[in-house]
Order: sequence, then structure tokens, then C-alpha cells
Amino acid sequence: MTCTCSRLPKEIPLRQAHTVAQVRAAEAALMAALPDGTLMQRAAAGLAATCAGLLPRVYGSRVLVLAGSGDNGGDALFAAARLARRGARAEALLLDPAKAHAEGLAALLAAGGRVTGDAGAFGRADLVLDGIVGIGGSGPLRPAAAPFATMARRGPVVAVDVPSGVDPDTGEVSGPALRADVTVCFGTHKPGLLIDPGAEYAGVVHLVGIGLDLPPAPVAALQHADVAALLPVPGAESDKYRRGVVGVAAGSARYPGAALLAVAGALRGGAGAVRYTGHAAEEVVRRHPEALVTEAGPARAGRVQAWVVGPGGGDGAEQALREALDTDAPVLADADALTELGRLGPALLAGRTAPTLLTPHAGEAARLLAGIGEHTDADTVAAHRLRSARLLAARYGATVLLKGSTTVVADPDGRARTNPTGTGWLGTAGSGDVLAGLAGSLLATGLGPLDAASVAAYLHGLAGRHAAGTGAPITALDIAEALPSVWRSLTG
Ligand SMILES: NC(=O)C1=CN([C@@H]2O[C@H](COP(=O)(O)OP(=O)(O)OC[C@H]3O[C@@H](n4cnc5c(N)ncnc54)[C@H](O)[C@@H]3O)[C@@H](O)[C@H]2O)[C@@H](O)CC1
Ligand SMILES: Nc1ncnc2c1ncn2[C@@H]1O[C@H](COP(=O)(O)OP(=O)(O)O)[C@@H](O)[C@H]1O
Ligand SMILES: [K+]
Repeated sequence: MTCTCSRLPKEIPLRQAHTVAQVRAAEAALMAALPDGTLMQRAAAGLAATCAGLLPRVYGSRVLVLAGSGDNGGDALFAAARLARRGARAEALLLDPAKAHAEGLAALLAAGGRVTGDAGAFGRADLVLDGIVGIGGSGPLRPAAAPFATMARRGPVVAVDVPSGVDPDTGEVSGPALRADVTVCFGTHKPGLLIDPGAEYAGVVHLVGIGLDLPPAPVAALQHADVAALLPVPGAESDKYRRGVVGVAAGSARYPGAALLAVAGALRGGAGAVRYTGHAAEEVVRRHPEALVTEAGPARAGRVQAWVVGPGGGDGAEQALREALDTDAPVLADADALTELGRLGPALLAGRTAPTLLTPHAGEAARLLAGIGEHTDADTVAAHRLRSARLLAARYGATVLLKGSTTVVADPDGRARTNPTGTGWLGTAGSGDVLAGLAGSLLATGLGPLDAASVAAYLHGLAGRHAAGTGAPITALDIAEALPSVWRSLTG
């Protein structure tokens, strides 16, 4: 029996991210119950402590605050005041002097800090605090701050709550933005800190609790312990059928390699057996003697607990997809099966009772979007990852794993996960085929599609890192072969 719910234990802390609207609501509720300024002091104290840890010594260090006109600037000014009281030479560059945060500025001046109008202070500072804009920001840096985006720096830039110029809710960057070495965020992560391109601008993210009472997070990133808790482990009564059988309909005369790679991933994803159907049966069994092979197609291949359809599928992809979708098993559609689905549109999935998981890269996602009348291209999808994945999930009624620099998984119920383990070394031919087999195998063990997809992305990313070691090109098969040691690192 396949469970579509999440098996994630409630007590395990995911890395959670909340929207600006949720943070604002939680802040308002808490502020109403606390003396004025308490939250800002909590934020400033955490921020100052992180900055102090980044400086070889606080006394005598040059700290520059880039202060915008809102409370984000206030946090930065109060933090700089704390550092000034410990002997730092703190200066503030006010981007809109008439609207600078009055109490924060007064605190800085009282602590011995000063105001500067010299933009050259940026390049001389041992540490820069980016308090230009936080969750109140929209769009790229305005002209007064834009030059700092490309200016040479000497010390680390610490973003206050969010790197300025990054959209907090989506991670989208539509113009100049200030790249941070460290981001100190307050109360919760913001989705934009977990999703590229925003994640790349955020650097190392450090969370400072300020006591917010928040609703369930719409976006989360699984951590090591979360994944360990989700991994299917065979019990004493398990046998290969009870562990789940995953069917792989992949490969064609033209692309037999994709079949081998999808099966390689599927064999290491927790299912007890892999049933392969397609034109590469001979090659598959030669390379993977443990696979059960047939050329019959999903309709007549025998019972499985999940189907993987599409890698290297060639001309047979549409037929295989239709047959798999006609079963009552969960179906993962990848590669050529996605091209067919984009051509035929979401109607093809209507009436399914079991979950469907789609695993497009940005180009395939653009084709799926065309299937719902949204004409776009791969670059646009990559720049709007969360929005694209969510739109596809909602319109196809399927879980969508959008691959790329930050892999995003979106569920049709609105929840989303981002994967923290990715590495550019994964961008190697056939890597996606391994991922498809792996995710399908996890589906066959009974994980719901959101968990199966996010655990697969996590394992796949770690396997890529493991295979690449200190840094070396890897093959897709290397990724598959690193999976057992990655499992051991999680279960040990
Ligand atoms: N309200 C509170 O008690 C707390 C607020 N906190 C801080 O307050 C921040 C939010 O403060 P605000 O709501 O005042 O908003 P912000 O300080 O984020 O920004 C608001 C101001 O920036 C301007 N702005 C918007 N987009 C811009 C852009 N692209 N370039 C330049 N300027 C731009 C707006 O015109 C507005 O005046 C959080 O990110 C956090 O740092 C924290 O101190 C926690 C407690
Ligand atoms: N820059 C990157 N950072 C992290 N992961 C990446 C990056 N580029 C590619 N990947 C990952 O590599 C895999 C490539 O899959 P895919 O695009 O389907 O390639 P193929 O069709 O050759 O198998 C995906 O899991 C994707 O998320
Ligand atoms: K900021």
C-alpha cells in the first residue's frame, strides 16, 4: 500500500522557510505582547554576536553599515552600536539620510560611531553590514546602493535578514543585488535564502531566533536527520516484494545508456527488485544481472509498486507513459515522457488515483509549461524556480521535482522543498537518469512523492559530492555507485 502522506516525524526540525506575509503576521502578534523595540534588540544582539565571531578581534576593526530607510537598517545600526561599544570603529553610510532609522542611528552615535558619506569606506571595511533592505524590499538595488554590488571588498559582507536585491519569497534576482558571505536571518529562513539565485547571494545562512510563533512552513529543506528518518529500512519480515518492486520503462535502441543508468539508480534506492522493460533489456541484464527484464511494456510487465518512465525513451515514450499511467501505481515521468506530457497536456493525468511525480530540468519544465499555455524558455524557468515548479504542480496535479542549481520539489498541495546538497559536479550526462531511478525506487518502497523526490535529490547530491571528493569530474555511474556509502553515512 503506498502512502502519499509525509512520514516525516514532527519533532525533527527541518530547515523551515516562511513567507514575508507569515513573518509580518507573527512579528505583529509578538510585538503587541512585548515592550517596544524588544524584537529589534533581539535581532541586533544576534547579528552583533555573529559579526564579532567573523572578526579576528572587534576592538579597532572597521565596520561599515549600509543603512536603508527601514527596520532592516535599524537592525544593522543597533548591531553596529553594540560592536562600537566593544571598540569597533563603526561608520554608517545612510542611503536616504532623511529617512534613516532614528533610534538605531542615535544608538550608534552614542556608542562612538559616526556617519560617513564616503563610498570608499566600503572597500576599506573589515566587515560590511548590509542593512539596505530586508523583507520590505522589492526589486533590485536602487541607484544609490547599486554600485556596491560590484565594488571590491576587503572584509566579509554580512546581510541583515536577506541580501538586499534578492526577493525574500522566491530567491529571484532581477538586477543588482549585494552578494553576502554570511546572512543572519531572524525568526525563520525566508524561501529566497534557500533557492538559487538568491541562495548563492546569501552565502552561509545563520538563523537567530527572536521568539516568533510561526505556522507550518510552506518551504523547507530536509536536513541530514530528516533524511535519515525517512530512509526505508527493511524489517525482519521483509522480502524483495514487501520492500517494493520498481518498474523502469526506459532506454531505446538509440539511447540504451539511459536504461542502464536509471536501473543503476533504482537498484540503490531501497526497492527490493527492479523490473526493467524496454529495448535495452539485453544490455541491462548484462550490466545488472539482478534486474528482471521483459520487453512487454508497463501494461504487461507484471506488478510493480511504482513506475519510472522516460529516460532515453525515444519513440516508445508515449506508449510507455500511457501504459504506466493506466496502472494504479505511482508513476515518475522523466525526460522523453515529459516531452510527451507537455505535448498532450495535463488532461493525460486526469483521473489518476495514484501519485504522479514529474522530474524536469529547466528545458523540460518549459515544455510542460507550454502544455498549459505558458510559453517560456529554460533560462526564464531557472530564474523563477519556485514559481515554475509550483505552477506545474498545481496545473498538472502532480508533484514536480525541478532539477538544477537548486533542485526544488513542489507538491500540488502547495508545500515545497529545496535541496541543500546539490553541487555543480552533478551536471554530467546521465546524472538525471540515475536520479529518476533512485526517486522511483523510493516511491516503490512506499514513500509519498514529496518525500521520495526530496530524499532522492538529497541522496543524489551527496553522492555527487562524495564521488567528486575534493573536486574532480564524475560520471553518472560514479554517482550511482556512491549511493550505498551515502546511505551508510546517514544510517550509521
Ligand atoms: N518589525 C520588527 O520589530 C522587526 C523587524 N526586523 C527587521 O525589519 C526588516 C523589515 O523592515 P521594514 O518593514 O521596515 O522594511 P525594510 O527595512 O526591509 O525596507 C523598507 C524600505 O526600503 C525601501 N525599499 C524597498 N525596496 C528597496 C530596494 N530594492 N532598494 C532600496 N530600498 C528599497 C522601501 O521604500 C522602504 O522604505 C526585516 O527584514 C528585519 O531586518 C527585525 O528587527 C525583527 C523585528
Ligand atoms: N549547477 C548545478 N548544481 C547542482 N545540481 C546540478 C547542477 N547542474 C545540474 N545539476 C543536477 O544534475 C542532474 C542533471 O540531470 P539532467 O539535466 O536530467 O541531465 P541528464 O539528462 O544528462 O541526465 C540533476 O539532478 C540536476 O539537479
Ligand atoms: K539586507
